[in-house]
Amino acid sequence: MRLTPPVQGAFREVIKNFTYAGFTIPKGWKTHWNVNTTHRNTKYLPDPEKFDPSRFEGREPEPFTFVPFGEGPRMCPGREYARAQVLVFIHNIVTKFKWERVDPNEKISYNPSPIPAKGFPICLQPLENIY
Ligand code: HEM
Repeated sequence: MRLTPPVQGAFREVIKNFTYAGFTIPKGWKTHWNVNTTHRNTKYLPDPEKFDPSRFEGREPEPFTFVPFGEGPRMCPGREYARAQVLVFIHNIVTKFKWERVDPNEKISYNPSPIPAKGFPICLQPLENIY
């Protein structure tokens, strides 16, 4: 969700003039906020390319720094449903199966959402049959 977010961002219409990084952004313009670049902000996420789930242990990310579901009033209304589905899926696959990636070096392609280039083939063996 941080390093390969399924949704790349969204657009917002500017409702009043503002200045950002020395640029004046006029009212009426469309702006794009981007999940990927937000998730690689070294100010809040040191060593951003490193997969390190423990970076969030015992502390919440700063507001608006971890935004796979957006943030604010238009935040994804399906987020808790999506999180529950992912949790149930991961729980079952790691507790009931031994699993291995067929190609550990499989690349991600973007079109525009990220998707494993070969469809993420895996070998599954039910744990009850091998132990
Ligand atoms: C991993 C799964 C999902 C991800 C990463 C995701 C991500 C996002 C993101 C980034 C936005 C834009 C938020 C913004 O503009 O601030 C969004 C909006 C939205 N999502 Fe999701 N979403 C997911 C699953 C779902 C599901 C399961 C549903 C419905 C059951 C859903 C329904 C919506 C709707 C209706 C919006 C538009 C909200 C609005 O504009 O007010 N999403 N989602």
